[in-house]
Amino acid sequence: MAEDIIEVEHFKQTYDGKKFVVDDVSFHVKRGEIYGLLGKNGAGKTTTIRTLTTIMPVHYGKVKVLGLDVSTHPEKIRQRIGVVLQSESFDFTTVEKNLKIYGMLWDVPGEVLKARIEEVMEVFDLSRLRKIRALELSGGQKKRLQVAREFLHDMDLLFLDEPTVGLDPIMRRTVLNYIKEKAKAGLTVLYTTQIMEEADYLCDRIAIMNNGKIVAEGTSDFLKSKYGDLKTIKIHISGNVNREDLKMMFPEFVQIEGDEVRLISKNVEDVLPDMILYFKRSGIHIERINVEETSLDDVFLRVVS
Ligand SMILES: Nc1ncnc2c1ncn2[C@@H]1O[C@H](COP(=O)(O)OP(=O)(O)OP(=O)(O)O)[C@@H](O)[C@H]1O
Repeated sequence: MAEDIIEVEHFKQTYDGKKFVVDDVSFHVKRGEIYGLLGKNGAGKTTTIRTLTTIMPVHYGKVKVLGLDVSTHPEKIRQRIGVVLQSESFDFTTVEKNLKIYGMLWDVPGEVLKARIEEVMEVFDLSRLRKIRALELSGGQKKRLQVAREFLHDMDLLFLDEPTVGLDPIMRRTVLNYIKEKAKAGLTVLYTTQIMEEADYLCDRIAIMNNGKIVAEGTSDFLKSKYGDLKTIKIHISGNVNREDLKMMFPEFVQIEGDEVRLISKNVEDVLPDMILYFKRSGIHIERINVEETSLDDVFLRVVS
């Protein structure tokens, strides 16, 4: 059986010593796995990553990375991991020099570094930007450089905190495929994203966090089948709807987005007629109704709402 690269047991984290923003979280990640950490803003994903990457100390629970305790072996861990956080920092020099400096900081030998710089420039479409100063790049281009440079050095485990923010769909797919390729070769990846299709496409297993806790965990298929008897009802309406009313009358109600009211239910046949009646009585016109199979997006909405 593959070894555990990340072991987290009953881990809690706090910034102020009072409120636990990560609250009794346990999960394990095996070598070569791509593990997705999903959750709303403020769910505790980055705090978990900060701790696993030894930026924040552990006071509660067990946190081991690469078989090493993060409290006692932070240096050893840092030598074997790559980290792409949401914020970036670059030198004042060109794209190419930035990559060179980053590789040198990691002691990547000259010839190897040269070859890897060419590879990542090709993959991340940076070749034509090589002479541009990094600070003058667009947001998406900066992100590409930030992710690309992390692949210059050897590592066993890579942390990617929303690495595709600002990337166009083609580049996003390229980056995901590159990560998949590296994982096939043995790299373990801990990945956060707000884009459910991305997690669905990339991650071997997914944990959904809410208010500092893991509220669902498993493969995408497992999560979908767990909630598979559920259907998503999307009702497009014209007219003003009272959110609080809907919430009270229909526990299946999930959200209103623009003119779309979304519900998730096991009993579409029961809920739908009641809903139609409710809109009729409220003088709200129904434009159209769609009933769909559950997607990871729906699972997410269901478990965090
Ligand atoms: N430096 C900090 N000081 C105090 N509180 C913080 C700090 N950083 C985060 N928090 C709080 O901890 C909680 C978890 O934040 P965290 O950044 O881990 O969430 P997240 O899941 O990564 O969110 P996002 O998707 O927005 O990145 C939030 O309530 C946040 O306000």
